[in-house]
Amino acid sequence: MANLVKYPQIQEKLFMEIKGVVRDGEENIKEDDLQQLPYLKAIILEGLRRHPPFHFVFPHAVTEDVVVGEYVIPKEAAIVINAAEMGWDLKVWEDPMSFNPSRFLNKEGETFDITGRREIKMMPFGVGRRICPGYALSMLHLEYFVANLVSKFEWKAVDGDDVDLSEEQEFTMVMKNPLQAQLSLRSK
Ligand code: HEM
Repeated sequence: MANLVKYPQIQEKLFMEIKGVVRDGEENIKEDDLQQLPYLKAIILEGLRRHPPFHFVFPHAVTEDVVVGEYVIPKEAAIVINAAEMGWDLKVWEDPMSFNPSRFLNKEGETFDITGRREIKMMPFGVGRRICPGYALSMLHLEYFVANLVSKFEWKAVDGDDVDLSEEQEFTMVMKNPLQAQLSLRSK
């Protein structure tokens, strides 16, 4: 939501997408409607890439020595993967520190595979056998809440506030300076 306040043009583009899908008189955006909102999904993915709630996945270990490229992973050593840095890798992502949801819209309409089964370019939920079992539920809730919050309210920065996206480590990463926004009800 902070990025949607910071970049009103992204919020407006999302609102237009929602308006094109939600039928007149429909009170809430429904789960079925979400399938028709690719820009919404792109915004959620870009949020998870740029600001993953967990910078590190849980420690993992191998049961026997394994060679990965030029590295030996010794048996039973605790390996902690910095998943956040993976999503900011200059070799993989263009201008990785900017918030640009359009990077997730591809011309073929293919959706990005968050589970990493095709390729691993970021891993906010981990990947493989120990992937977060709540990933699908989380994606659904994120899409559902953001869609409804933007469809009902216009979110604006408080006058003169540039929206500081600095992070701070608590149980998950959180905003160092919590978001302050002015909400106005959108006319029906
Ligand atoms: C945006 C929300 C969430 C994010 C970013 C997230 C992220 C993660 C990550 C990075 C891991 C570690 C994966 C690994 O070590 O390879 C994990 C594990 C786990 N998550 Fe989530 N999670 C989220 C929501 C949830 C929800 C809603 C649930 C439960 C309904 C959940 C349940 C779990 C459990 C049980 C594990 C441990 C899985 C295992 O070790 O086999 N998570 N999550």
